[in-house]
Amino acid sequence: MTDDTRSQPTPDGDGGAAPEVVVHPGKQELSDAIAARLVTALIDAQAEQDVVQVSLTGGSLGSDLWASVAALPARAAVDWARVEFWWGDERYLPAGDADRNDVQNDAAGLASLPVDPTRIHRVPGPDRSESAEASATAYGEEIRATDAGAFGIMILGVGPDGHIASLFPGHPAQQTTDAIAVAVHDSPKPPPDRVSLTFEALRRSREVWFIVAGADKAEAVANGVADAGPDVNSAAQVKGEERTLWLIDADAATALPTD
Ligand SMILES: O=C1O[C@H](COP(=O)(O)O)[C@@H](O)[C@H](O)[C@H]1O
Repeated sequence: MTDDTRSQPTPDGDGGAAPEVVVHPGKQELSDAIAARLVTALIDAQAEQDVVQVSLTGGSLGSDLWASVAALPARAAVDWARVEFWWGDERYLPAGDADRNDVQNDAAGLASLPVDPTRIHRVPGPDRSESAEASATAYGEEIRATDAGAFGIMILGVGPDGHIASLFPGHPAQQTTDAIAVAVHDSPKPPPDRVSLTFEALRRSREVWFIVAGADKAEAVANGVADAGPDVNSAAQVKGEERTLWLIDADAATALPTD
């Protein structure tokens, strides 16, 4: 499954695990590899704990991976009723809107899995909340009420501009502290209104998996792995407590140092 492992985990001085980079030849191979890794991680985790907390991402690869999972025979070995699903961010749009991350994940294959509907935690849209602020508060309370401790696996797409979830480099929402989720307005990428987990919440993850494909994201990957500042790259601000994985395709790896 691993075609090219460019770094090994080492303790990171800033807290969190140092990045490991795994490169796959193309986007389809990457999607299939992420799916296989996820299914294996869930099977392993379920052998030791009751419910596994997984946070999902939007973006094309974030949805493609569910098509890969749905096509994987080993998916049957996962007890999907014991997986709790969250989203790292959501576009502030009504339930069912085709531009919502959860709708795109569902359409790609998530909805085909025998998941317990009460364990799918969708971010309220304008049909279920008065404002993005109210939605962020409600979503944060839902996370706190579940009292699940850290996320087991936090899956994050990365934009060409280095954003993760809906935290954009240099955007004031990046600076939110003492909160689990934040309302984001004036997002540089449409739609303008969103709800995102904060850096603090994203960091409370045992494993963080950045999933990235495409040459247009090569610089964002290089900056993320190289610990660039928050005005340049949001991904660099988040590491997993035990593991930080960059799962990328060859095009996204082109700006990384060759050593
Ligand atoms: O808007 C968003 O974009 C990012 C990345 O999307 P991509 O299509 O460039 O892969 C995604 O991770 C985030 O969840 C989403 O809301």
